[in-house]
Amino acid sequence: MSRFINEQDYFHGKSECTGILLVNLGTPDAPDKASLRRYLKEFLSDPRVVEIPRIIWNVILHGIILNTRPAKSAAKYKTVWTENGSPLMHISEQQQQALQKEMDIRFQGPVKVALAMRYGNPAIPDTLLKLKEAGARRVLVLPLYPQYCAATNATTFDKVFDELKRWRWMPELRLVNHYHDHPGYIKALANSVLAHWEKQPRGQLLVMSFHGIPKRNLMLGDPYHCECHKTARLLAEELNLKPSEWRVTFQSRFGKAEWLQPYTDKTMQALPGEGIKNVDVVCPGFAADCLETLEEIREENREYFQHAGGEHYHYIPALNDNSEHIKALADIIQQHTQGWAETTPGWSTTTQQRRAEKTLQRATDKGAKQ
Ligand SMILES: C=CC1=C(C)c2cc3[nH]c(cc4nc(cc5[nH]c(cc1n2)c(C)c5CCC(=O)O)C(CCC(=O)O)=C4C)c(C)c3C=C
Ligand SMILES: [Fe+2]
Ligand SMILES: [Fe+2]
Repeated sequence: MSRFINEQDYFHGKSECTGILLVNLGTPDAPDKASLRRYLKEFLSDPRVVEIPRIIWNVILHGIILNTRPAKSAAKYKTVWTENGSPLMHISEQQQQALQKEMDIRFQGPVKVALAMRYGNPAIPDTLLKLKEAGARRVLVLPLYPQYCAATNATTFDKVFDELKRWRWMPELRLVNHYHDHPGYIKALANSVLAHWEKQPRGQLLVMSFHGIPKRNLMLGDPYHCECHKTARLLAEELNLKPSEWRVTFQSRFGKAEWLQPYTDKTMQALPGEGIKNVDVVCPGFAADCLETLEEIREENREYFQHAGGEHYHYIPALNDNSEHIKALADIIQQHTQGWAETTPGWSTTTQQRRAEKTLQRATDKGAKQ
C-alpha cells in the first residue's frame, strides 16, 4: 500500500506526449432539480467562489440557496438545453476536437488535448489521470477564461494541484494565467463582431457584457475588472469605435452584496431613455455560449431592453469553435509549450511531405534540363 498514485505499468522507453488540459466551469448533468442541486452544491461550496466565512455561508447555502435555487435554475437551463445537452458542454467538446486537429497539424511530437470541467464532469482529477495514461509527462493547463479571476482561474489551478499532490511522479506543469489581451483573441472577437454587422444593421451601441464578481474581490486585488476593461478597450480599438459607440457592463450578479458596476440589466433598462434604441451585445469573457449568455443575455436582457422602449437588440454569439478562435487558442498553446522538446513547433508531417515533394520536383526539373 502507498498513499500515492504509483506508476503501475511503467517501463523504460514508454512513449511520452504533451497534455493540454482545457478547463471550463462545468454544467449540470441534466436540467433538473436534483442535478442542479448537486452541481450548485459543489460550485457554491468552493471558498474561491464565495468568500464569506464558512460558518455563516454554510447556513445560508444549505438552509436557503440549495432549497430554492436548484428548481429556478433548472427551469432556466431547460430553455437552453438542446438534443446535444448543455450548450457549454457541447461547445467545449467541439473546441477540444478542433484544437486536437490543430495540434496534430502544428506540432511534430504527440500532443493530447483533453477537456475537463472545474465542477461536475468530466472532472479535473479523472482527466489528468487519462492524460497520465496517455503518457503525458508535460501538462499545460489552459482555463478557458480570457480574463484572470480567482473565482475561475485560481480555483482551476487549486484543483489541479490537489490532484497532483497524490501522484508519485508528477508531470512538468505550466499554467496559462490569462489571455485577455492576446492579439489573436482580440482579432477573433473583432472579426466576429464585423461578421455580425455584415448580416445585421449595426446598432447605435456595442455593449460588452462580462460576468460580474463581487466589488470586494476587486478591492482585495483581483485583476479581473482591469483585464475586462483592457479586453474591451483593445476590441474597441480594433473596431475603430468612438467612445460613445461602446460600453462595458457586468452581468450575472449573485447574492445581495455589491458587484462590479455598471450592471448589464440596469443598463439595458436605462439605454432607451438615453435615446439608444438599437444595441448589439457581445460577451467577450465567455469562450463558449452557456446559460449566462444564451438565457441571461440573449433572452432576459432583450426583454428588459424592449420593455423599456428599446427596438433592436442583437446578441453576438461567443467565439465557440469558430476557426479564428481555435487558431488563437492554438497560438496561446504554442507560446506556452515552447521548449518542450517533442512539441517544438515545426513542420507538420504534411508540411514536411510537401517540402520533400518540392525538393524532389526541383531535382527532377534540373535533371530534365540537363
Ligand atoms: C466567465 C467567467 C466567470 C466568472 C468570473 C464567474 C464568477 C462567478 N460566478 C458565480 C455564480 C454562478 N455562475 C454561474 C454560471 C456560470 N458562470 C460562468 C462563468 C463565470 N463565473 C459560466 C460559464 C456559467 C454557466 C454555466 C453553464 O452551465 O452554462 C452559476 C450557475 C447558474 C445559476 O444558477 O444561475 C452561478 C450560481 C459567482 C458567485 C462568481 C464570482 C464570485
Ligand atoms: Fe458564474
Ligand atoms: Fe445568470
